[in-house]
Amino acid sequence: MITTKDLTKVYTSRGRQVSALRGVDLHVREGEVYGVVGTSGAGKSTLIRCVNMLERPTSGTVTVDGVELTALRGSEHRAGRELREARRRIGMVFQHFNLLSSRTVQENVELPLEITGLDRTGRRRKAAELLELVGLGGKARAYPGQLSGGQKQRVGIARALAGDPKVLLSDEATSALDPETTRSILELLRTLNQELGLTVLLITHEMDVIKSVCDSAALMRDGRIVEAGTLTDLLADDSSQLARELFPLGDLGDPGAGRPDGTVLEITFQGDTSTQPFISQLARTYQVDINILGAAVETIGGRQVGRMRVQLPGGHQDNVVPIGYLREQGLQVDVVTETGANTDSTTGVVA
Ligand SMILES: Nc1ncnc2c1ncn2[C@@H]1O[C@H](COP(=O)(O)OP(=O)(O)OP(=O)(O)O)[C@@H](O)[C@H]1O
Repeated sequence: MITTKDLTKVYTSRGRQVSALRGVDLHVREGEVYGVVGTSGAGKSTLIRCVNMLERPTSGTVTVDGVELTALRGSEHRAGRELREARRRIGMVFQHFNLLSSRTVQENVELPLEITGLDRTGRRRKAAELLELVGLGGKARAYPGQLSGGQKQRVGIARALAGDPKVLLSDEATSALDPETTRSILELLRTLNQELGLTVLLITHEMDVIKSVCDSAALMRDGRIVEAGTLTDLLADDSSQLARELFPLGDLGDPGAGRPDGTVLEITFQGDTSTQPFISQLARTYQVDINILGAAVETIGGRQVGRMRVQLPGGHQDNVVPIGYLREQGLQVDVVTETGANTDSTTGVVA
């Protein structure tokens, strides 16, 4: 639904050039919620602004719903007719809502419809429908100044939906909100994604946002995407930095704890595997004593994901068969340490 190819953006500021994007390839599938995360200055805002051409990329292409926006005429300041039409199919919500304070809630939502030339009755009807959809049916006549932050963002979302977009871009939409309101706005985005089939691309600096609402995620650093994939695939990849941040290993305690001689395993389970009693099965099948060093279970992207750190007696060679058994059950197993053995590996050594 959204594809960027080798996207670059160079800003010139006071005679100095800043490369905000250095060849970004992004692929967001239809109907998914895709989060881009990264530290301040990584290029997230620039990327999302290039996707709807609020910012014209220096080079590369942007394609949204089969239309290559970068091939359409227009500058940053004045888009051509085709680009304006394509943009109408892309809604955008902003961190600071960007509402007009002198207009009522309803008039704010009607604004994009005025621009399309829809008549007054049509505008009223559409705005009322949208306000109902975002849970603000009773606030049509209020002014933005009379609303809470969460309510303002709901108005921003209703306005973004006025053009019946297929894609919604969210630029740190929850960063100015408290945790409770953030949760309710993320739930609304998820509902709109599911009920309207809306594809959502959001940028955030909060891992919790990715965890609670996204199907896929990308990590940006210094103008590049350094990692991307579905949350399920990322969590199954032991080298994934995003997975480590989504589900920090530190939570599981010290891998050096436990018996002095033994093999410490880190077992990741998600989806169906999370309901299997694999530890007791392993103990029964191989008659081994299993020492549980730590465990955590979380819901990430609507799926249950768990990690457990366990210790088996003996070195790695003694445990090849039990480890193979666990992997056959669909579990991801990383050998963290072999205490008392020659190997001193502290990284996820996968045999
Ligand atoms: N209009 C501009 N003119 C000059 N440099 C800019 C401009 N906009 C962004 N930059 C620079 O481009 C780089 C990327 O900025 P960008 O705002 O895209 O990052 P970000 O990841 O969204 O950061 P934040 O989370 O702080 O918003 C930064 O070095 C920033 O200073």
